[in-house]
Amino acid sequence: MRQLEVRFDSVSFAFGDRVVLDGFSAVLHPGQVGALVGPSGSGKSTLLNAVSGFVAPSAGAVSLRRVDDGTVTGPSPELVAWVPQGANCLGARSALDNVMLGPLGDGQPLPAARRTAHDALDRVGLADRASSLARTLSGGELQRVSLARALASSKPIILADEPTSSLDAASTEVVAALLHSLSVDATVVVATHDPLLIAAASYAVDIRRRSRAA
Ligand SMILES: Nc1ncnc2c1ncn2[C@@H]1O[C@H](COP(=O)(O)OP(=O)(O)OP(=O)(O)O)[C@@H](O)[C@H]1O
Repeated sequence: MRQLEVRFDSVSFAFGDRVVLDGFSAVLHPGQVGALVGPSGSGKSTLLNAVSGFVAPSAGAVSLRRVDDGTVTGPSPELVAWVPQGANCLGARSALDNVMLGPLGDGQPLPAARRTAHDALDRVGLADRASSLARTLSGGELQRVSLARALASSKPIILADEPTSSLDAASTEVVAALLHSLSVDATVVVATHDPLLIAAASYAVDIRRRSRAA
């Protein structure tokens, strides 16, 4: 698996007459869980979107550097798996179906996608709930389904936006441990306010409120 280092070099983002993250620089490391930390509206989700290539900086650059050979590329949704806020599962489909969306989206044929999804559910401790409808799972279990989907999609970058916002301390610990296990093969980045998740991260990047009128 290619390991990618994510670099923000003096990035700024202009939204109308507002500039967010004015000249922000940081490096996010493969093999670790990085936490983007900052107050509401400081730009955490904007940075995740920029890593996916969904939003481009108005100044500065976002780049991905392969650790093995130093090749540098730009952001791309092809390289990223998302763990969205609130898990975002299809309630009327099984846990397995929800996880299969990851490998199917990557172009795996159905039988292979099913095997990959089973393995991922096993890894997050939900093998016995594979056929349960997502709407019957708890918030913590749904978040684990969402993590399994990211795991099953085998992307080198995993982005999680507030993955523990609705979870209790015990479920947060489970999610933090799973994020660390995912980081063995990926660059894992979480945007979070959660002190427990920040404490469990390998490192934290503090995004102070640095916006100005354009
Ligand atoms: N597409 C957009 N159009 C206009 N403004 C935007 C857009 N995306 C982000 N912003 C603005 O940029 C700022 C940063 O937003 P962002 O969602 O990145 O913050 P955040 O740190 O993730 O906040 P929260 O913790 O509340 O989720 C906000 O003021 C937001 O309104």
